[in-house]
Amino acid sequence: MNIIEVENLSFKYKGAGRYSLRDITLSVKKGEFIGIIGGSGSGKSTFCLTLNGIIPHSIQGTFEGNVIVAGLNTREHSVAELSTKVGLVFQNPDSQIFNMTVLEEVAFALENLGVERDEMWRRIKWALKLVGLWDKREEFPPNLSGGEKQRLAIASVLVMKPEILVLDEPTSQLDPMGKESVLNLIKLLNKEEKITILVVEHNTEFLLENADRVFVFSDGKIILEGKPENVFEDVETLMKIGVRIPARIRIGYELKKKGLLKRATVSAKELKKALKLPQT
Ligand SMILES: Nc1ncnc2c1ncn2[C@@H]1O[C@H](COP(=O)(O)OP(=O)(O)OP(=O)(O)O)[C@@H](O)[C@H]1O
Repeated sequence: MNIIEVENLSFKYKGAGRYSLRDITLSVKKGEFIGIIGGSGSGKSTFCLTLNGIIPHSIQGTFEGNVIVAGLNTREHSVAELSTKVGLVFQNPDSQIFNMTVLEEVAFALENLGVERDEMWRRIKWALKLVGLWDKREEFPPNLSGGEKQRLAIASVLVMKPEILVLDEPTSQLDPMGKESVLNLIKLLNKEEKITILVVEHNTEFLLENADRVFVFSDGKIILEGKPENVFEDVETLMKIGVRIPARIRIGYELKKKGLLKRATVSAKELKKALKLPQT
């Protein structure tokens, strides 16, 4: 079953000279893990904003085509309603945190939703335990580490019980440990909680290992799409648009150019064989 259907989507910000999204058509199956990559200014963030209706409801411009999430056409439903289906997480957790304690922060998201008290508690406990912050529930959010703040921002959208989570560069402002904790959480949410994930992420190694499919944006269009091992095989196109090539693929690509490998995207084992390194 397709949980996201995008049909001929184009968008131009009000006053902008050119379209930021140009004729995008795609679908995502329930439970899929999608990685989104592309050069700077290629439309990745704009695309994310169309998935819970911020575009076209809160940001003005010329909107063409249709975005249908969990059966709802975003044109016909409010951002509040769509937020119970699609949770959106941005790169800077500080911009999403306003309350005095971790617990209040997560509860805040539910306050206007009319969820009954027992259910509210169940959801808060579930979300905070899942992101590993239950023991820090009385903390003042600004005192948390970067990774903890981002996990709190994720918990604040999880309490809405979204079927889809869209994360726009969620690790770009975190230190290595914070990055790892957030990436591990994203994997867990997909594998254990069966949440459909779309993540804009520069860590292409992570996407190569974990994504079911990758969408590559360039100049408002999707120019490549498919399984990571097929998308990353097109090293030259990706380099041209400024995408970081995973280290293993960079080596594979050099060996392929020398005729030592048929594909750049081979396993670490095949790579060692081609380099005549011992298999450990
Ligand atoms: N509010 C806005 N008003 C006008 N143009 C905008 C606005 N936001 C983004 N754009 C333009 O839309 C295009 C796509 O931007 P977008 O932020 O979606 O790209 P991106 O791939 O997410 O880039 P980055 O990786 O640098 O965040 C760019 O040309 C950008 O200048």
